[in-house]
Amino acid sequence: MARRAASSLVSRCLLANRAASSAGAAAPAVPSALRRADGTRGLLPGVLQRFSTAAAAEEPISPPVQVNYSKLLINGNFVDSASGKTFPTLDPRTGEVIAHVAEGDAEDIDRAVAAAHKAFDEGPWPKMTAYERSRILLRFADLIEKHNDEIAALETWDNGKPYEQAAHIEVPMVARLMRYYAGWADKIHGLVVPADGPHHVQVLHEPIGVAGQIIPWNFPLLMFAWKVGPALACGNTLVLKTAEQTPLSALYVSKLLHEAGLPEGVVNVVSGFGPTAGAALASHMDVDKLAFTGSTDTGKIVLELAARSNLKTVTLELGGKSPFIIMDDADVDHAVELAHFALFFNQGQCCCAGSRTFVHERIYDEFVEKAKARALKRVVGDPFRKGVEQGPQIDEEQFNKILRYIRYGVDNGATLVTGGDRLGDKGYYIQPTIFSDVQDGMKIAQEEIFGPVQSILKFNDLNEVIKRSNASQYGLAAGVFTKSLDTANTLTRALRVGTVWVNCFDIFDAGIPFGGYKQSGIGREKGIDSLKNYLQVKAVVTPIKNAAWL
Ligand SMILES: NC(=O)c1ccc[n+]([C@@H]2O[C@H](COP(=O)([O-])OP(=O)(O)OC[C@H]3O[C@@H](n4cnc5c(N)ncnc54)[C@H](O)[C@@H]3O)[C@@H](O)[C@H]2O)c1
Repeated sequence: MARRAASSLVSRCLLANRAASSAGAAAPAVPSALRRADGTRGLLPGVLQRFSTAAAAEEPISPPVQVNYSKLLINGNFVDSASGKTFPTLDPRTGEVIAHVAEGDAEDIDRAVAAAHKAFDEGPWPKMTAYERSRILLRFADLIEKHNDEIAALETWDNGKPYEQAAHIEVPMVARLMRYYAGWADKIHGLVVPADGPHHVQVLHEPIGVAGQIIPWNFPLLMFAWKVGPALACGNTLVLKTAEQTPLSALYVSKLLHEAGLPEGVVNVVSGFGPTAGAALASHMDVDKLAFTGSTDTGKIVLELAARSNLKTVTLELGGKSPFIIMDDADVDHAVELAHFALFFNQGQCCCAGSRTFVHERIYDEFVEKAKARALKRVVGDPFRKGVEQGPQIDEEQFNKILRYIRYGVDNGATLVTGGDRLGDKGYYIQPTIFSDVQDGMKIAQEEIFGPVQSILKFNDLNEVIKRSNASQYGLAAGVFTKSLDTANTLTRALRVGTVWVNCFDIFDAGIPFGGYKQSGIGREKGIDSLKNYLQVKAVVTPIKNAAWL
């Protein structure tokens, strides 16, 4: 059942989208400075009917949850930061303060790493059987399910993502991931290998020790699960640094993890900023492994910090500029819906977003028209409101960055088909935006926008689109939309990316490995591959006297 829940992410979102599309709503009058393809400026009255109203015109809905945990979690206790400092975490709907959160820095990272070390060296955790560890993860999954709605509300409040998405897709997926890793805990074992001589050779798979984990804000809980699940299944202890924009949900679920029976010191959570807490973790001499998810630029920084300190092993999940390729045999309506989902899901804040929509020239004009109609129907508004498909962007910095990219698109000569402006006058809502006639060399086709901005590019030949798709510093994911098995097979092998979704997108089952080629990262998370990130391999060689066989 959980598997169905996870694998049907796309279809559920598509259904939700369709239902929401028909809801319609009036929208605020926001003048746009940008000129669109149809020669209009700003939002026409007709357009107002279709963008949602909730963004600007209504009071924000009160979140059905309270913030109970805002301190650092070190050695099983919620504690103030050593400096006593706090920082505000903000509601993206309004920019107002949700809570003041303890701000960890290097001294707190030291305390957390010391606790994790003690738990690894002396605590009950490494002495527990794998089955006992597995049962803690299973109990944790049950508690996640029990508290599904509060956790989802906290995630929506802090991040701005639609509550329905958090409650029906992401939080259940966290429980699913925990059960997946619970299943692995007692199936991780080494090998006995034959040697050239009278030797008994064992290959042991051991936990690495203390893992340092740094996560971003776009999927705070899922990133928690992708990192904490395999580290615990393999018997490690850890220090997790959350993103400064979204510290709340990890603290909440870590409390549940202790309720499930996790010994103190095994999981430590430090809220704080990248250049202070994050850098201290990446460069810590007593951290044995670093797992990082975030931008490619920061990935390079932490890799260097790891190398310059104790050469800890590093896995990186970084940015992307994923092609979504629509061949001329595609059902255009279906392709439009899937391409829309591939880009706009989670306010466009997905590392693997299908942010270069390549459309075959034979169906290009029809596709652009229909993509515009679909974007105009997108319901943008308070993420706590039922039927809302798109909430606000995470913060002012990202909001301004996206508007800058929209400006680049216009200045570079792409055609603004729809959108192009903020929505409302408070919070960080942005109109679903589409550019057509996008050329490969444009900034909007090269760089990660991380927002609700779809770039449509025209192509006419399979080899051409392969070449253009691969002409990117990134190699995270791709979507392929075709009825031809031969075309799909050619594309899936030719594309230099870590995931290819054929006639689907954003399918994220626990067992499917995820990660990037090129500057999209190093290593894989989820699936069996993720276990290797958290295991050391030790060869033990013992002479055998009077061996019955070799
Ligand atoms: N490949 C993936 O699986 C995946 C998943 C989600 C997000 N991402 C990527 O993450 C990016 C968006 O997230 P972001 O804006 O939070 O990225 P970011 O790199 O700014 O921040 C990510 C994390 O790194 C920390 N950090 C920042 N500077 C640091 C430093 N000097 N030393 C140590 N830590 C530091 C931040 O505090 C945060 O916790 C996008 O590029 C997106 O593609 C990738």
